Amino acid sequence: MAHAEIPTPTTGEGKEALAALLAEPRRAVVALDFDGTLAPIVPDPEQARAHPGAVPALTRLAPHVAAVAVVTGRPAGVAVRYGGFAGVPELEHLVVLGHYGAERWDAHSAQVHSAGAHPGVEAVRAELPGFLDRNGAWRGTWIEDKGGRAVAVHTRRTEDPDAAFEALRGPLAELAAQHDLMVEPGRYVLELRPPGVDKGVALAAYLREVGAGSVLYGGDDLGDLAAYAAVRELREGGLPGLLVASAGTAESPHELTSQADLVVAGPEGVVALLDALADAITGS
Ligand SMILES: O=P(O)(O)OC[C@H]1O[C@H](O[C@H]2O[C@H](CO)[C@@H](O)[C@H](O)[C@H]2O)[C@H](O)[C@@H](O)[C@@H]1O
Repeated sequence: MAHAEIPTPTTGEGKEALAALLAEPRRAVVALDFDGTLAPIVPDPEQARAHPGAVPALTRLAPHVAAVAVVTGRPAGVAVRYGGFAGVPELEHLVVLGHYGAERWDAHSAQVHSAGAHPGVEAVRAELPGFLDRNGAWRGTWIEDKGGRAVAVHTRRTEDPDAAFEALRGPLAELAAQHDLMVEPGRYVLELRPPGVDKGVALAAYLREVGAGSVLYGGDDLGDLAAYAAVRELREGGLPGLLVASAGTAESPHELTSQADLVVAGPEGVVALLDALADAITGS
């Protein structure tokens, strides 16, 4: 059977990083966002599931690289469930860094370690329904209860998701500030969460922990920019890093795609890339 071709990165740094990954895969870390990268975007966040090819592709790749990690805004346990990541023999070293790094799930222990609930989040959860009514939230605006570490307000299912999103940006920023929280904007979602950790901090710490010799990071949204920045900084220090954007729709943020070394067509493209890497590494 013919090998799938690995798409060529468009930047020099990306080409170097891909070469480094392929030259020494056992030193490479593959880190991927969940929603929009491993899982197709769907209207109802509770219905999001990993692309059917995601776990098979990761299981092909994982035994040949230093580590595979999922870095997500989701609570770690939710990403594990929606991803189907638990109890997969070849993924026994998988790590899921959830809540933008405030939580961690390790496949070998199947335990989640969390920074614990934040009082500001608890207060906002209670206040939010009335707050949205008073601030003219569009019909269809939906609150995602993410436990004690974040609460998310989604506008995708309103009649005009962009207008509904913009109308809530300012009011939610004020509400967040009153409770010592920050607003993390995403694809038709505004999340209120504690500051102090982001995907960049989480990824950099994990790469140090495993002694990465190179990294591939794939993401699709604004929350991934911190991880991109961390990889760029590590590149300056000599660690080869390949920045992949899962994109291809009008809502893919330009801030992200313009910084990527390689843009692929959504989760389908991410899975094809992982499969092509596995083919190249294993020679299969
Ligand atoms: O860091 P991620 O893994 O990308 O998670 C970010 C947020 O993703 C989810 O929302 C997004 O996906 C939904 C399902 O496809 C979609 O309906 C929504 O419009 C997107 O913003 C999730 O609901 C959030 O909790 C995550 O933090």
